[in-house]
Amino acid sequence: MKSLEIRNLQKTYFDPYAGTKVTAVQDVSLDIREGEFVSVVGPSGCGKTTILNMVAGFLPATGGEIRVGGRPVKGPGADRGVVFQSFALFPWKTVLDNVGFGPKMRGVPKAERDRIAREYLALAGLSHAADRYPNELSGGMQQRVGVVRALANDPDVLLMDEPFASVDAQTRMTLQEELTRIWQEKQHTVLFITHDVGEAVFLADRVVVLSKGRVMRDIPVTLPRPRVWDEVTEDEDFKRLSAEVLHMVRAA
Ligand SMILES: Nc1ncnc2c1ncn2[C@@H]1O[C@H](COP(=O)(O)OP(=O)(O)OP(=O)(O)O)[C@@H](O)[C@H]1O
Repeated sequence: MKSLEIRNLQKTYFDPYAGTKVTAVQDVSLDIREGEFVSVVGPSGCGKTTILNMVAGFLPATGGEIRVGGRPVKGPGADRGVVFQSFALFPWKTVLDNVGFGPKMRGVPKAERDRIAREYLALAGLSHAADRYPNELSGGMQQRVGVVRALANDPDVLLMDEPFASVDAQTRMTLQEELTRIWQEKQHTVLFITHDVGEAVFLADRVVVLSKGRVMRDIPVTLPRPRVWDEVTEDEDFKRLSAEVLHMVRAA
């Protein structure tokens, strides 16, 4: 796994409707250590998705620098895996082949990529769905397959933009628990974007609060791991931290 360094990142868009410039990211610096899980929260429009898209290499920065494992990001790359809220699984491919797609693109032979795909499906409790097609799965299962597909590429850095926002509350909790379990096993470096303060605190080693394109606070989360919701909801530190972060986001 590799570290992620973001230095004085800036992004200005041109708004063609208003005919003016919009500064989405003013000046963001953020270091994520190898194997660290960092959540980014902030009110709508504070620049979260813009930052993630620049780190993914989908969008050029107006200023500043992004480095993965010390190397400057110049565009998309296999060292970074991305999971969005809505993403398309290939409807004509089975779950196994969806998950094995990244390894296939890297030239991994069929038997080996099937082995990799089955290992990750097992980690997410999806072994039974390997031969099904996406339209035969529930929304929550499709979301899980999307996460597993990103993990199967074995990226150094995992970038997640509200990946669980569109599933029901119970499924979301299960997915959050699964993600922390898989992350503990694989130790990816993770940048996770969310609106949901409880989710941010539950998952992360640090929660970064953004306000108007700047880092407002960077808060360590020292809750013990593994984390499961039944225990975490009762935890006084979790309640205190969540309340504190919520207060900051509302004031941001
Ligand atoms: N392609 C674009 N062209 C012009 N302005 C944009 C573009 N994309 C985003 N913006 C503006 O940049 C700012 C930051 O947007 P961004 O999507 O990064 O915020 P966000 O924190 O992810 O918001 P949300 O939580 O609502 O998804 C907003 O003011 C938005 O309107």
